[in-house]
Amino acid sequence: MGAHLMPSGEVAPISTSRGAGLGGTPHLFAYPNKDSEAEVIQFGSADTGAQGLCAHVAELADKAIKEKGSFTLVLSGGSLFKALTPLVGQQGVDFSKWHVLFVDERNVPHSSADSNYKGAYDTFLGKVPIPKEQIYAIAEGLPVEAAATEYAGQMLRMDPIVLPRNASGLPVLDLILLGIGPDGHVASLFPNHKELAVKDSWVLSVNNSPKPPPERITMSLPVINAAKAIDVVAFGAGKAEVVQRILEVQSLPGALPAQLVRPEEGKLRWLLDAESSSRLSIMQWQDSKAFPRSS
Ligand SMILES: O=C1O[C@H](COP(=O)(O)O)[C@@H](O)[C@H](O)[C@H]1O
Repeated sequence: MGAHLMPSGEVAPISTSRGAGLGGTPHLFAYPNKDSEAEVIQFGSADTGAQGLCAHVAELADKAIKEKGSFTLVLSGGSLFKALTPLVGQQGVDFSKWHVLFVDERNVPHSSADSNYKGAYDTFLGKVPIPKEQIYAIAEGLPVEAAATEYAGQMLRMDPIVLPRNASGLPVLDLILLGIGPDGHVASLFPNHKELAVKDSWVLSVNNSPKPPPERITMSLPVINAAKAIDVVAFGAGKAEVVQRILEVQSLPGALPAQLVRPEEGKLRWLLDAESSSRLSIMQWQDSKAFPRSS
């Protein structure tokens, strides 16, 4: 592993403006065809990663609230929620201005253990003072196609100052937090599934998810890539193989949904810990023109 990885539990000093304030060690990653780049930030452990993630969320929230009076945060499901717990009790965060959406959701009741809303509520949303009407949950009890249309309707009805549109008419969300599955899926966009190619809808229905439950809704790739900022969050040994496949094994570029996350105008960051980055050869990125440098 590269020398830049800090020992477990330690937060590395930041030596450039990149990643400043987050802790962790920032590296610049350029995709091989050089059409975009990402900042990859390595943390010593999942705990310091969670602290860094929450510091970043709070920083972007503050910036958005100063600029437009509100902050739109978009959540994934699964293991991400645990990493958001440091936000609970965080001082100096104006949660009253936050609007929280879900990049994907399972078509199940809110009380179901499979519900991303429930996972987020139990770990974080229910413990911070975000007004209930500013949490945009999936409607319960609808056929999945109708649930997707209804969710797009919720987004369309949002105040355009809170959720502005870009020149293509797409919503510009302030920050999307994406988890990744072991197959490289993000949101509920799965490898080789037709939803990956959809360009004309904001929210799609999925009725054959390879990961249960089968019925889901998901934001489309164009909506994801229109965001101002995207943090891909992958902590733990279980993510090491897929992280390496996405960032370094480029034999089939674009084959994995996570490789198609390339914000048009926004900033892309990968937040990794010692375990999830353990298969990366980051030192080689510094030596290679394709992978320009780290700080
Ligand atoms: O099904 C889903 O899986 C991914 C990854 O979840 P994880 O528990 O392996 O971290 C998640 O990002 C997505 O939102 C979710 O619905």
